[in-house]
Amino acid sequence: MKITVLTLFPEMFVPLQESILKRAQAAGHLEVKLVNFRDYALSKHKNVDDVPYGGGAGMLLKPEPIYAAMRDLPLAQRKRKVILISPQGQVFRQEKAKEWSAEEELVFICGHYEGFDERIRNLADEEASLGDYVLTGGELAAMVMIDAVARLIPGVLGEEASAEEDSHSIGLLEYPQYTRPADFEGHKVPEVLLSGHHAQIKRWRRKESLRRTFLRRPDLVSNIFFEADDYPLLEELRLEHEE
Ligand SMILES: NC(=O)c1ccc(NCc2cccc(O)c2)nc1
Repeated sequence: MKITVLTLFPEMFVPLQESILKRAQAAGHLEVKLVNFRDYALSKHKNVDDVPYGGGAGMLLKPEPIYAAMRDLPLAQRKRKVILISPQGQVFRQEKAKEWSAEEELVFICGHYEGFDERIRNLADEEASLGDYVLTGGELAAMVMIDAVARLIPGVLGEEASAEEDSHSIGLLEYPQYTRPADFEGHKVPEVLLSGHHAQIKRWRRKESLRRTFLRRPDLVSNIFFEADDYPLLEELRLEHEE
């Protein structure tokens, strides 16, 4: 997959390039290209932003530099999905990461200041938000999205299985997990996990995922697809948690 990022702060992406994306890029699974659209600002002062028509506080990103940068991208040999990052976008979730991980090329447009000139939206196929909060720019949001997408690209992680089994990719919160020692300062690992009894372990994990999801994220419950085997677990949980 090729990922291009239009940004005023390409240096923000260096840590990503030097860490999680390094191996993926070396292995040829991923290519990340950074474009500083300030390089496409025509005016001698290299202006990329300007005051809003109609007044109001703050500055907006001008259309020309971003249009010029987009037009200068190599011709899209492949399908190219252009994503505008802003608080006005659809909230990014795991299913969106999954959907984008199947694309051949993604282009992220990161905005700064108080927003974009509306005509910049005509360049984008989608608009995505990391969540309902305002940042100084879209770069951190783009990095998070790139991380979530990259780890789903076959071969990037190595053990795809863990990406597949992620709780958020099945809509439930993860069950409690333990590793050695079996007894840490008197805090013991649940016996069932030491039993080697795989059916019981699977049951315990599903029940604890259900418990945790009900308790911490009741908003996710409506999306859970309940299996027949869940009903006895739900009854046990109801009894354990009845007021
Ligand atoms: N929640 C997010 O994904 C997010 C994205 C960007 C951003 N800041 C730059 C910006 C860009 C566009 C409009 C705008 O109002 C602010 N802040 C938060």
